Order: sequence, then structure tokens, then C-alpha cells
Amino acid sequence: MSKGTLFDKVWDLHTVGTLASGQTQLFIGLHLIHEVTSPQAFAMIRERGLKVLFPERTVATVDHIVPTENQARPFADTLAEEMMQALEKSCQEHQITFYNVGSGRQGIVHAIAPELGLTQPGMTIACGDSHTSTHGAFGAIAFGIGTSQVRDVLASQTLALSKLKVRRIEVDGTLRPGVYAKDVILHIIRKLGVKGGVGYAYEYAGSTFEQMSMEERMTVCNMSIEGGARCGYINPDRVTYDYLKDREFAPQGDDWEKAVTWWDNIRSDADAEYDDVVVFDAAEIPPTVTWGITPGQGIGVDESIPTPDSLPDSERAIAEEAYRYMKLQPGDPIKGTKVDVCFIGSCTNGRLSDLREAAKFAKGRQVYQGIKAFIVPASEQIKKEAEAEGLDKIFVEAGFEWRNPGCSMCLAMNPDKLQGDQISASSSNRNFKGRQGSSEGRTLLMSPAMVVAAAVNGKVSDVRELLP
Ligand SMILES: CC(C)[C@H](C(=O)O)[C@@H](O)C(=O)O
Repeated sequence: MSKGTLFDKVWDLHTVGTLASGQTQLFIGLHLIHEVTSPQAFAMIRERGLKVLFPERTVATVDHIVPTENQARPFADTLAEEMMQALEKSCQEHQITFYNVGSGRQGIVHAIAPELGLTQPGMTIACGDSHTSTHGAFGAIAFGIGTSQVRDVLASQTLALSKLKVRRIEVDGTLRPGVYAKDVILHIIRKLGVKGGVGYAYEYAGSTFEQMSMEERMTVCNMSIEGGARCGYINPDRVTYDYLKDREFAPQGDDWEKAVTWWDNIRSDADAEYDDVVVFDAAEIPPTVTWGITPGQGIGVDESIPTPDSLPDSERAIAEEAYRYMKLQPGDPIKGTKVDVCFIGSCTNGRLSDLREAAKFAKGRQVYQGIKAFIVPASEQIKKEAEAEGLDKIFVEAGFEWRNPGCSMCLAMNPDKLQGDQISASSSNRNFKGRQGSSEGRTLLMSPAMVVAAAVNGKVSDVRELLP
């Protein structure tokens, strides 16, 4: 095996050859598909009379368009119903495993592949979805692709790609109470910028990530793309193996031990060389909230919205645009900003540990009058497990709605949308203009615990004040 970073090793091991363009033809071990970016890819396959080369390496589910309330078919939204039917038909035609609504395994694609044990260290994983970087939490090289690349993977199980540089992002120390994985990644993006990672894979290393659970690691890797990095990963370790052991598609019996030995070998070597290294101190990371229209416009909950003169030249224009769109004043504290809607869910923060943490703060409290607050588990399995623990009851008693799994109001391709210029406290990953279903809707990104704090106070609040 070659020496170097995990990225280098996995890349080399999956290289089929070098193309005339100079790009690498890279073998993709696991291909995940959903209803939004696959229909045209299948149409192109049909037009060219091609077939899916390795149907057993593609797994499908439906997530973006699924209603979280009334899931009766046909869906009321005809476009959603068409996408659903197209996926059902294509999967049947090409013998692709499809985890449909009600299968017990449906959910956001980035939640179900790990929970089924499909996502494993050392793999190359692609999906027509930018948040595919999530799977890097397992030490896989996983990235989002466009529809024509979905076609390429279906037809050839390979992609034409240029190799990325690797930046090691080291965070050391213990997070302070009320500070979560979400705050870590929002802080990294705040410091390195939304374009800082362009051309890089991010390797997250250091004791802070080592102490994190797999679900927390997924939250971090998930938002790599929001920092401009096509993929982000964490070297596999005991935490990774404990999570994977005995999952349905994880190696079993003798194969398990062989796999662990192999996974240990693909970790970055201690003397690996990086194109860049950045170091952060965990103790300096505050509960973070975005105030603007990019995930890089984040501040500590007790900070004020930055004034133009406090910003570097390169950030002023986007800040001006953000003040206008968000209807927020530079210099004002973010704490106390009134919110209308509170959303907990998404591939970033809709997992069981997120719901458990949110429930701790919701227990015995009440959603503030007039606030719409709802919880969307990321998968059917998460929903079932949460219900078995009684988390749904805690939320409902506190005044939250308890919904069915899907991407929901992260991007509002289903009926869950903001109205007019409503402002949301959201555990999702993007605060772009119009992201949550209304062309004037405003999004404040934060951790699930911070969303609960906003829900019970009706305004942006510091979750540390709710700590026991
Ligand atoms: C629909 C899909 C192409 C899109 C993405 O790639 O990220 C979506 O998941 C998102 O989060 O905006």
C-alpha cells in the first residue's frame, strides 16, 4: 500500500487509469441515488441504449420530495409524484435496491447508508447530492456529483476526476458545555470561509474529533461542502468499528477481522504530508449561529452582527447583501432575534443523538406561543428508535410537531416551507436566500439544542442558559 494520507491511499487504490485529459478515472465502490438527480441520468442511459454496469453497487431511496405529514400516494404535488414514479420505474428496470417509504429503511440518503452499514472505511462513495461528504466520517472518500456524473457512474462505475489537495484541520481539546459538532463545523467555515476549501479534501484530526461519536463526526463531514471542500473525512478508529459492527451490510464473521486490519492500514500515516494544516482550540468554539446568507456568516451567540468596517474587504459586499435580505442591523446582538419557525432535522442534524440532545432541553418546557416548531427524524429507523425511547412524547408535550422522515424544510422541496419573510431557527446546513421555500424566507443555522432554546424563548437564545 502507498504511504501518505488516507485520501492518497484510497485514491490510488481506486484509480483505474489516467485519462487523456489528465484526469483520473476513479472506481466508485458505492453509488447512492435519490429521486431528484437520478431521473435524467437514467434517461440518458436509456437514450444511449446502455445498461447499469453494476446494479448491486447502487442503492436508492427517496428523501427530498417526501411529505412529512400526509404520505398517501399519489402525492398531492404532481412533480413530486412524477419524480417518485420515475425512480420506482428505473430501479425496477435496472434491478437496483430501492428503500421506499414504509420499507423501514427509507430516509435521507446520508442517514440510511451509514445506519445500514453500507458506508465503510476506505471506500469511494458518490451520490448526486452535495452532502455526500457526510460519509467521510467513516474514512471513506465521498463526494457529491452532478446528474451527468450520475449517468457516468451508472454506466461505468467510474468517474473522471482531478485529484484534490488535502488540508488537515486539527481541533484539540474538549468542547465546552452547550457546544456541539455543529458549532465546530460552523466555526471552521466561519474562519476558513465558504470558498476556503475549494480544491481540497478536508481531513479532520485531533482529540476533539477522536472524542466524537460517529453521528457527531457525520455532522462535521456533512458540512465540508459548505466550506468549499468537495469531501471531508476522519480516519477510522475504534469508534468507527464499534458503530459498524453487526450492521446489516457490514462485513460479518471472519471478514470482519480482515476488514478491521485493512481499515487500520488505510489511516493517514503519522508522517503523511499535507498541502496545508490549520489548528483550532476546541475551548475557543462558542455556540454558533449564522446571521447572514452563507454558512460562513456565523458568530458566537453572544456576539453582535459584524459591522462592515470590522470585515475584510472581500466579505463586505456579501455582508451588505445579507443585512438587506435578512433585515438585520450590523452591530445588533444576534441573541434576542425573534424567530417564527423552528426546525430540527436534515442530513446534518436529524439523527438519534441530535433528537436525544434536543429532547433533553425540550423536556418540561413549552414552545413559545405562536412559534411553529417541528421535528423531522432523518430516517424511518431513527424515528422508530426515537419513539421506542419516548422522545416523540417529550417533543409533542412541549408543543413540537413530530413528523415522518425526509429532507423536509432543509430545502423545502416538499410541503414544509417558510411563508413570506418568516425567519427560522434551523438545524440544517444552508441559509441561502430562499432556501426554505419562500423567496423572502430567512434562515438562522444552529445546533439542534440551540433550536430548542429558540423555540422555547421565541427568539435566538443561548442554550447554555438552559443547562441544568
Ligand atoms: C437536490 C440536491 C441536488 C441538493 C444538493 O446537491 O445539495 C440538495 O440536497 C441540497 O442540499 O441543496
